[in-house]
Amino acid sequence: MENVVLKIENLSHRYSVQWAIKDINFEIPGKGIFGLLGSNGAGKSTIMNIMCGVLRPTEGNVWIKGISMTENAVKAKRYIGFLPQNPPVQMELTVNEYLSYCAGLRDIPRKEVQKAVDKVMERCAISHFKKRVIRNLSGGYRQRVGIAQAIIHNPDFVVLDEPTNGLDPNQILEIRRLVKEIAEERTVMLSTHILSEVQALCDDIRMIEQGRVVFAGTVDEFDNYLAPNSAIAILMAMPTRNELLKLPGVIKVEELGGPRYRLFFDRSTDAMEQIVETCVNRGWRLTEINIEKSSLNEVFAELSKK
Ligand SMILES: Nc1ncnc2c1ncn2[C@@H]1O[C@H](COP(=O)(O)OP(=O)(O)OP(=O)(O)O)[C@@H](O)[C@H]1O
Repeated sequence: MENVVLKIENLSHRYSVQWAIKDINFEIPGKGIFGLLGSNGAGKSTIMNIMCGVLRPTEGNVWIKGISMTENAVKAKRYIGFLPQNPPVQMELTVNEYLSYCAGLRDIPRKEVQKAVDKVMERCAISHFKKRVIRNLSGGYRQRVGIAQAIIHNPDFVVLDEPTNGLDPNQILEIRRLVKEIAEERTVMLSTHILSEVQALCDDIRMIEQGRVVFAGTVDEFDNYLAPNSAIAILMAMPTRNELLKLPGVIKVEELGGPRYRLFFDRSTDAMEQIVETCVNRGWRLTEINIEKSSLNEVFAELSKK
């Protein structure tokens, strides 16, 4: 089990009466970027706070590289770096002072602190701001400092709770690039409610809704989760809308101009084959038909209803 970076078993938590998360189970076997996806209030931060030993679960257990977070938190935490949703930066300290303080908290021997700080500042491209007070940094650079404190002790596993939240588009791209670089050397888990973030960064996803896992798999599997339910057809004979509505399984027709039509069909049937066959039989001169894939947003919306 030491090779398994993270194992979560039967994890449940309630802050008061209602369960915030219920019976969560999953494992992260090795390197890569893992996404914890879910809408606001789904339970992502609760899971991450428990994983990182900031919150004690009501039920269940978490192991980091085989070490139980509930029984041996100090040892388990050595393998983890955590950027919580509100980065724990000290606004009045300079970047160098703050990271030196974090290095101390992480038990880095005093004479090695400056070397570790210099290395992590270089890694996160903040060396030129080492003497700048954190309050005077932009949101993107403050986030870099937050990421720097999470990796200063060179952990195997880095947990980032909504790392691009509140950043402008350029800062988002820069932080994503940094996250990718960090993941070259270690396992990264990040939470987000932004689908494009998952697509841009993650290899594997767990989607949480109302405290439960509603999807586990790769981004491609997520993308293919819903069977297609529309196709664009080019019918040179230009049949009428009413004629097309009589096609087997077709429930809606959009006329896109000239011979182009969007046909919506019932997901539960294998309507496509029958549509093609009928179009050909009726002599509508079907020259092209392309199935439209469901967008990630549709998948997200569908899974959120689960
Ligand atoms: N300290 C707390 N006390 C009481 N309830 C809480 C507390 N923290 C979170 N909750 C509740 O637990 C549920 C899960 O919240 P959590 O913050 O884990 O979700 P999230 O997916 O991280 O959402 P967001 O993206 O909005 O941060 C929500 O219903 C939330 O209101």
